[in-house]
Amino acid sequence: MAKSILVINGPNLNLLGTREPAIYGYDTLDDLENKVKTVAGSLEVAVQFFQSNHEGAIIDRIHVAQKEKIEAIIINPAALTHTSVGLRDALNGVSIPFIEVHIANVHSREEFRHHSYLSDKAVSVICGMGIFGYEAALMYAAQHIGACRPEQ
Ligand SMILES: O=C(O)[C@@H]1C=C(O)[C@@H](O)[C@H](O)C1
Repeated sequence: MAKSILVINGPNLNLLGTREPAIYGYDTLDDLENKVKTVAGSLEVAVQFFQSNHEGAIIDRIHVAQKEKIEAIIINPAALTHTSVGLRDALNGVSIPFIEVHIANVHSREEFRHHSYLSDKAVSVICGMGIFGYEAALMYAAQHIGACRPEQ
């Protein structure tokens, strides 16, 4: 059975494509998910998606992931990156490795976006690569959980 990876997108990422496209691009959330699905197919991993504008819903989804035997999480916490101890505690509370992804380079933006409550616990942090960051994260996550051999 294919190893399963969960992709979580946080608040306002449902607006991708129209929300500040100069920063976040013109691809929609559907476009992003379709690109990730294509990569997943080549890696023989099963990928699930979840997007919510609500911190508690994301926390609940992480709890359920543990029961579902999800083997890795790729998360763009969006604004919750910079605010949420609860999200940090949820990720620390399950034994699922996670990769933190940001579409924009948060370190070149407002000061308040330079801090993440999650990064020190992440396997990897990818930012500033646009939606390619999700594809890179999926490839790395698949390797990390042994779903594919490390690139030669
Ligand atoms: O670049 C991103 O994907 C992140 C997305 C958001 O919505 C912001 O609140 C973060 O600060 C950055």
